[in-house]
Amino acid sequence: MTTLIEPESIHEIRDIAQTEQQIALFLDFDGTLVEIAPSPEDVKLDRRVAPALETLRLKLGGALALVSGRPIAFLDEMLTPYQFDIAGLHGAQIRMGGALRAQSDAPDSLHEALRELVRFANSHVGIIVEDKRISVALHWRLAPTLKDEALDLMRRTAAKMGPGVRLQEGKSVAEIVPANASKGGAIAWLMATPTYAARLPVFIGDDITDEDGFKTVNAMGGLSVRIGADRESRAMHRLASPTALHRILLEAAENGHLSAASFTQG
Ligand SMILES: O=P(O)(O)OC[C@H]1O[C@H](O[C@H]2O[C@H](CO)[C@@H](O)[C@H](O)[C@H]2O)[C@H](O)[C@@H](O)[C@@H]1O
Repeated sequence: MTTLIEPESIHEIRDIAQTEQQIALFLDFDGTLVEIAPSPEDVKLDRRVAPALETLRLKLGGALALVSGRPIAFLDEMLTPYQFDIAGLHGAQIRMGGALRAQSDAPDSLHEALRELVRFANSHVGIIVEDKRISVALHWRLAPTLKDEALDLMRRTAAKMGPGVRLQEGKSVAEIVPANASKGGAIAWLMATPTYAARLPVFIGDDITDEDGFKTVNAMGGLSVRIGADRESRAMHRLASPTALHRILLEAAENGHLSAASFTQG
């Protein structure tokens, strides 16, 4: 397993890893719990992971949430029969303790934008439009040479939609999301609730959208962990792959012990 630690963060990580404070665990989904796949519907979750997460959720007094760009309904399907706390659509939806606590409205001009994006996809092989009802993603993983054209279209579309939305770039994807939604905001919201408060936040993610979550947990004195070492990141620590993370989660579920140190050793 490759483990890279930025030199300036070593002390901080050592301090965090030695604390006995109970953690609140926040997990991204794509690229973190599952490997990146050619298209959004191709992802496969190792069947051991959902039961392990349920064991850990109970161990953490409920303080475990998924923080993802996916809709809650999709993640429920992937993790069935378990229902976790979830901040979906990059923070535009939050479900906690089995109840929907926050959900942004779909931007007014989303339908029109969607029509334009579908038109583009229909005339460009390999482009995928993912309609998430409150947000929309345009994927070019299967047509990498169309990246500039697709990104330009998304920039122009988002600009036309106005200040109610923002553009979220990711791995071979750009998404139009409600302007007030962010992963950092969702983590901060959850950390203000009794289940999560007073715990040390640990957030694990892999993509540009997760940088906002890393910033939030760093500011709270928590631990940020990035899956992959392919670019600069605010994350304090790195794990090589979803498989490396699975190993930690499965072992922790087995032995009943999970702390910040679990993610920084090995
Ligand atoms: O916040 P996440 O849970 O990481 O979700 C971010 C986006 O992930 C998905 O797209 C990415 O994964 C796909 C499947 O591996 C891949 O084909 C695509 O290229 C990636 O960008 C998902 O489709 C989006 O809705 C999420 O927002």
